[in-house]
Amino acid sequence: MVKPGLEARQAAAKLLAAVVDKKTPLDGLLDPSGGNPAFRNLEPADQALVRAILLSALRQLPVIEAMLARLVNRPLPGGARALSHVLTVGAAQILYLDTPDHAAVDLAVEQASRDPRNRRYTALVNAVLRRLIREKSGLLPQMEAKTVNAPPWFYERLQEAYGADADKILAAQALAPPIDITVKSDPRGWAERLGGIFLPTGSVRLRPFEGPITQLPGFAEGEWWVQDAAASIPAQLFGNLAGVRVADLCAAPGGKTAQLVAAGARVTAVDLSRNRLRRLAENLDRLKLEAEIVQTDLLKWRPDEAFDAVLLDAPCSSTGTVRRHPDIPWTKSPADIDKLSELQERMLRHAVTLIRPGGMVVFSNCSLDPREGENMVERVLSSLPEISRKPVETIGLQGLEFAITASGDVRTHPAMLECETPQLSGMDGFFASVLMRMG
Ligand SMILES: C[S@@+](CC[C@H](N)C(=O)[O-])C[C@H]1O[C@@H](n2cnc3c(N)ncnc32)[C@H](O)[C@@H]1O
Repeated sequence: MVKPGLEARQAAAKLLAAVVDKKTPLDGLLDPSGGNPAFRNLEPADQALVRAILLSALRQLPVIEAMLARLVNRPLPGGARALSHVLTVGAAQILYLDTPDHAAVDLAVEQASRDPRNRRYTALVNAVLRRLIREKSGLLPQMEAKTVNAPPWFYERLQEAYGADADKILAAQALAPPIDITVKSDPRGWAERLGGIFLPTGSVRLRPFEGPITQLPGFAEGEWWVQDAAASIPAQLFGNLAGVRVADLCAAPGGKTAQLVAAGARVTAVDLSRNRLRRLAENLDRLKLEAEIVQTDLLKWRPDEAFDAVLLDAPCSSTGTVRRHPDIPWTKSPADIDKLSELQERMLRHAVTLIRPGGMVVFSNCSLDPREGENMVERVLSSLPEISRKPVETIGLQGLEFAITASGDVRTHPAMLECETPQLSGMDGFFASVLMRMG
């Protein structure tokens, strides 16, 4: 007979190993249909628990590891990764979740005793986690204060780009983000109706709510969609879109397509991924918005007629979304960033060929790394005399001037946009630049 809750802990340790040791993205592992069978085969309540354990463990991994290192009398034997994951899963519950302490310890001990790699360490697991329970209140603040809560490459890149703000960004990333929605119209009215906060991007920030988001007023009627406040900025940079022909080049799942259509543009939504385009079509359907949909590799796409405007929300390292995807610092690397930056440059060089003279391209992505944003755009601009930057003067409503850079691009990061509490503050890291073809 398997102890209730054991399979969830086993799945959590297994998936943690896949993320940290094999650099497998968490989203794929947790996919309801194509995800890892250890997760897929669990009951919904256990799946929710595994997700919560993994999000906490990955958000706080260096802090948890520092705590455990302090409590283990001798360093763990080299190569004892399986043991380390069992301890991390136990510690994440004891430190950050409301699992009863004794259940977290009992299940970690049981888990160790059933795994031939860990069987001989059951006494150690028991002793370390019990010590953690006794000492956590004194030790946690100490360790939080002196641990850099990210892998070294990630912190170095943040320091290089953001200086002293690097630490604020790490602190913001350790919190689960609030949910923002973009509404078709009347954001102030919807903020009131949903008890949310009206943001300067024109988005509504939801306060914590019970039950599924699909049950909130306005969802079924297609009045709004989930979109981080920062992600709503790029599509707003075109200005008046009534009747304008726009190609949305990396469109799926369609958050920005919906904004463009709702603003009155005639949109062609292009994406390489058939599955993601299916989601885009479903999303537009629910929102009662229409766009032409083209499934192709944008690098090979040569439409007959030039567009008035192009949005290129390019694939990127997504390092601006670590609040939601805390696996990213553990699964991505500087080499990935270099590769993505090259791809983005090729995409941008192609995108600017698709607009008419006087037309506009907005390039954006959710990376925090200037190699995928500021630096790449400078490189393209310096080699294409017919393309120039149109400096951004205002974003959305008043109150977002802090996000406009000296060169006139948009740069946001998770330590920006302070609201009532740290839990209700922050926004994704985004970069956006507006370029024009000379008329
Ligand atoms: C950051 S996501 C876009 C998010 C979308 N703009 C939104 O707001 O919902 C990047 C998209 O680029 C697409 N993509 C990647 N390479 C592509 C290519 N060569 N041609 C077209 N689309 C591509 C991916 O399938 C993915 O959907």
